[in-house]
Amino acid sequence: MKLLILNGPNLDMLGVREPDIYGDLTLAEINDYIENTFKDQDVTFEFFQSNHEGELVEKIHSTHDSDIDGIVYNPGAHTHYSYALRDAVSSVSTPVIEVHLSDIKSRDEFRKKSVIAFACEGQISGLGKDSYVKAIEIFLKNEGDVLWQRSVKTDEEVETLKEAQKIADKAFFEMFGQVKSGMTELEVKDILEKAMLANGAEGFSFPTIVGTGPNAADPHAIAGENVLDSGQSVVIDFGVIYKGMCSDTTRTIFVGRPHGELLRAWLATKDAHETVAREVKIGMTGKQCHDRSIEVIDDYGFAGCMPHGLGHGVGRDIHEKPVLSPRCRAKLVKNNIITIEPGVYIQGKFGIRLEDCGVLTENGFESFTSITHDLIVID
Ligand SMILES: O=C1C[C@@](O)(C(=O)O)C[C@@H](O)[C@@H]1O
Repeated sequence: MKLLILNGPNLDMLGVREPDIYGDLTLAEINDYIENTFKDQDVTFEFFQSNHEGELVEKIHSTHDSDIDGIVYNPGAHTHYSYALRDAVSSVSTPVIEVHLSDIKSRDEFRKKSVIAFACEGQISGLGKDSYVKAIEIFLKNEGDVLWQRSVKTDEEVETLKEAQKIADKAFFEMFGQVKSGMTELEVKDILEKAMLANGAEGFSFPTIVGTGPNAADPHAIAGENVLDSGQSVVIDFGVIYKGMCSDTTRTIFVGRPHGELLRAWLATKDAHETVAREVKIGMTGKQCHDRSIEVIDDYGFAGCMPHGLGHGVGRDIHEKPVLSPRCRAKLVKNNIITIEPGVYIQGKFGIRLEDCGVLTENGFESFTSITHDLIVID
């Protein structure tokens, strides 16, 4: 295992800097202590310190798809305000444990909050140089498996998400009864969002996506004045927030029965979805799940037509770990809540996506939604 020991601003001043709080060892001495403590174990270290936010962002990015298995990160004062570093941590699949020499919870008011903790697997604070040691031990004990505490949901969270999904399902059925060819994407979005709120949503997990025709070829399509027209697919990606948890669903509806390439793309998407939903199990990596969906889509002749990852974790945040993408080497565990959302997108023509959100149990993937996987066609 290879770990990056990453230190942020002013930690190069350890030894000199407020020794009553941070101790009298220099950073080089702490790094030696780490090396010595683990010299007989199967772990190597890279050490990096910077006083510059951008350099730290880039260092974190560089661990993505690299030989680094984890980061032990003391962000220094960035802990309390740097959303850029929090986003950097969220951007990579590398698991990160945040550490602090001092106990930040018992110090100044502004130090009590970490904006970075949210994106990390855990936080260890107040053990001096042993905060680093403890974090490394956690990595070693888990042997590279998912440490992602937040990605493992409690049974209560699973139940809440099922309730959230019921609201989303009801809203979809209500919307479906009203959608017709000739409406604009914005009109469809409006009907769906009103139905979500009427059924108990506290808000939306993300801006609802409604994309028709060529606009649907953008996985993040923004609803506009495009009109639903015969022969088109309409991608509708939506989610409710309920008791603080986010649901996430996508259905593609068709204006008139699809034919030719559009029908083939639909069959490829459905097959990719159902293959992974059937085969995914505890212990598979996010990459394996993603690759399996790509295999199926390629077999239908749509190689290169899915520009995004297969799915992601969902919970209090709409994008949580684990990420079902080529960069996720971590293994899935029981009570991960994940989305499976393959799609086929042909630029200038159409897009298709089929997404369910569900929980990973000992018996495999249990989808939360009751919305059909069959063709949904409107006139
Ligand atoms: O620079 C640091 C060091 C620190 O991260 C620690 O290790 O205790 C705590 C931070 O509040 C402070 O800004």
